[in-house]
Amino acid sequence: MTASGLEGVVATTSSISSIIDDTLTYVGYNIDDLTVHASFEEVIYLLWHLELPTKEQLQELKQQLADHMELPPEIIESMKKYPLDKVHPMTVLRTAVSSLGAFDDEADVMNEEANYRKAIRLQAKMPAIVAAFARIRKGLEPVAPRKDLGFAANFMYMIKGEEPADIEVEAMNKALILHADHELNASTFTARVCVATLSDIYSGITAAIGALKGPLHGGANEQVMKMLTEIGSVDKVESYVKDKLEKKEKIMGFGHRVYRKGDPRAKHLKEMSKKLTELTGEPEWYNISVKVEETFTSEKPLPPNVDFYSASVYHSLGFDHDIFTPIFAVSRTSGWLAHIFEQYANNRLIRPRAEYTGPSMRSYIPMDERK
Ligand SMILES: CC(=O)SCCNC(=O)CCNC(=O)[C@H](O)C(C)(C)COP(=O)(O)OP(=O)(O)OC[C@H]1O[C@@H](n2cnc3c(N)ncnc32)[C@H](O)[C@@H]1OP(=O)(O)O
Ligand SMILES: O=C([O-])CC(=O)C(=O)O
Repeated sequence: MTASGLEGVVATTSSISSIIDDTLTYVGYNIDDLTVHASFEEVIYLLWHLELPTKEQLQELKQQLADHMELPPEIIESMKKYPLDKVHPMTVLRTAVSSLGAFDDEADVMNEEANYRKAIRLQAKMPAIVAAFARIRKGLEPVAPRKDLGFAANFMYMIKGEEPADIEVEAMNKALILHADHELNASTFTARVCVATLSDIYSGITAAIGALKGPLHGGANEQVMKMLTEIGSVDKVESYVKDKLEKKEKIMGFGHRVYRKGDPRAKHLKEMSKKLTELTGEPEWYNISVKVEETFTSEKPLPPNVDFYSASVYHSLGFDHDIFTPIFAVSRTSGWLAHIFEQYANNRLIRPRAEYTGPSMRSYIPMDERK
């Protein structure tokens, strides 16, 4: 018996994150606690070392990340050559990460220490890539990272060129934590399949970015904002949603392969969306979202997932809509890398079987006898 979309198939063991009874934990810590108390750097440490850091360990990681954010100039120059008005930032991110491997002397050195050093460099450079391209396509020069800022603040600083307000840093930090890892989601599985051939870290993360890009996965957050923009006002929600459902189209940001009662990350993002949209004087984005949720869930019992309220959160933080998914990728890199370490540590090639449904054995037909 095949499982459509591998639904319900347990494909590996993992000690990184768990989804049990609709509760999400990172290495045993409930994300509800981590979101309130931790920094994103603490979560990176937790995912990579399977323990929370001491003060000194956290300081060391922060320092290492700050030291490696700068991009090779060749990567920046190559970004300037893309068709800037057309190319999607996820395409740029995927290509830039692959190119980074070409500038890393240790790219193909396969031992634990070298892999950890590469992980630091890659995690540090991800926000710099997203930020550099966000500026380059507007005709602006990339902004160099600042060593005195934490990860979330530096990311926003490099995008906007000005230091973000505390409340923005707090929101960004929470969003990065909430997106950091999620058991064996499609992009993480992709990363693990890739490195299980004993391919390198850059290949694994490049493959994962490709999988995250799709609108059924990380790409949904950009689609949610497109939908909210198309709807435009609360009074148009009901007819929009009902029309989509009549046409059997999906409403982005709802449904999930694993969660049944609801995605535990959504409530945090919903709360942040309310707060931030009020602060920016654009409460309509929250109000439209809530109305979409009410209308959709009264038709179908599918609660919002992580992508639904993150859209209005990122919009309120002033990000272009097509960098929502790259922001997700910056966060999820921490989880991808944790899973890559776990895969290398106990590796076996991932190679399932397919049940063949094509024609049975046939005789070869010479070219001039074919119709
Ligand atoms: C970070 C993340 O990746 S979170 C997920 C982000 N993706 C989205 O938000 C896209 C919208 N959601 C979806 O497409 C799906 O719910 C997925 C991809 C997340 C999960 O997919 P699956 O587990 O394969 O469920 P599947 O797509 O088979 O849907 C099951 C049923 O629910 C319906 N359904 C699921 N999600 C939605 C939705 N968002 N809108 C309308 N109907 C939906 C399907 O049409 C299907 O109905 P049917 O049985 O009558 O044909
Ligand atoms: O787990 C999944 O299938 C998708 C998801 O929510 C995530 O990757 O965060």
